[in-house]
Amino acid sequence: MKNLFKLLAFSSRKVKAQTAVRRSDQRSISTTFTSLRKDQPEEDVVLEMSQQHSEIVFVTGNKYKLREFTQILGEGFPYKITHQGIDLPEYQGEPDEVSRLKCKLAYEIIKRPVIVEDTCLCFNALGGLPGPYVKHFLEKVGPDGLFKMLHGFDDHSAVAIASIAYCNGNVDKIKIFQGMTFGTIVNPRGGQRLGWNVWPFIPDGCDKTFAEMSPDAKNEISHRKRAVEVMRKYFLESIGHKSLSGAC
Ligand SMILES: O=c1nc[nH]c2c1ncn2[C@H]1C[C@H](O)[C@@H](COP(=O)(O)OP(=O)(O)OP(=O)(O)O)O1
Ligand SMILES: [Mg+2]
Repeated sequence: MKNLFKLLAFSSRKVKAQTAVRRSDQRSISTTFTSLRKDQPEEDVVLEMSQQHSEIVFVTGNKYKLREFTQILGEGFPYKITHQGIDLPEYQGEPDEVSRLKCKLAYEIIKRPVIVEDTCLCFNALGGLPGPYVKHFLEKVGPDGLFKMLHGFDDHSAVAIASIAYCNGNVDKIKIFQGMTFGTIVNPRGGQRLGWNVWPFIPDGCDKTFAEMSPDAKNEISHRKRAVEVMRKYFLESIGHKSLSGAC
């Protein structure tokens, strides 16, 4: 109950902020470093890692999430991304805190640089719920039940949040990269692609749910795309700085 109050407190803060903006197959993606920027700020965390490691392990128990993440990342990311399929606990808390807790545990298990991602679907009429608990809600009531939860509310607006967390060894310095996509909760449509993309959610400016879009179209506008781009910028800028340091 205490945690629920904590969530609700978070949710109302989040909604206020939003009105202002709104397992176990091992896989690896070989990537090639393509761009260096020499005018970027120092990022100690990445520098430490890049001197010791060339690999980051993406920890997720969801193969669809892994596939989408790797499609978005594409070529040109400066580190090799490998995968460990571990079903991390579904923690309670604010989106970034949930992601941070997942990342801390993933690092304690893997003991190498790790990335995790936690995904939320927040209904504004419900003060941000189901938020990080969307997985449980989907399992219990399905996409149709999610839609019906808004029966009686005029406001069907929602925001999808992807929170990527990265740890290179210091669990007190976990980096968070967040991406949001605003949209509307609708009657479910577009089928259910093997349990993925079942959210009854249409992004703003679109007339299709994620289920009705091609993977490429979704990856242009999704919360995950936006979070990955924040993450990519961080690593490229950090390596750009390393390149400059190394040249001197
Ligand atoms: O882009 C998406 N489009 C539609 N549905 C999505 C998306 N991204 C996550 N989802 C679903 C999967 C899970 O039911 C819940 C998030 O829960 P979340 O804990 O982040 O994922 P998960 O437990 O499946 O995998 P993980 O091992 O990485 O925690 O929303
Ligand atoms: Mg999960």
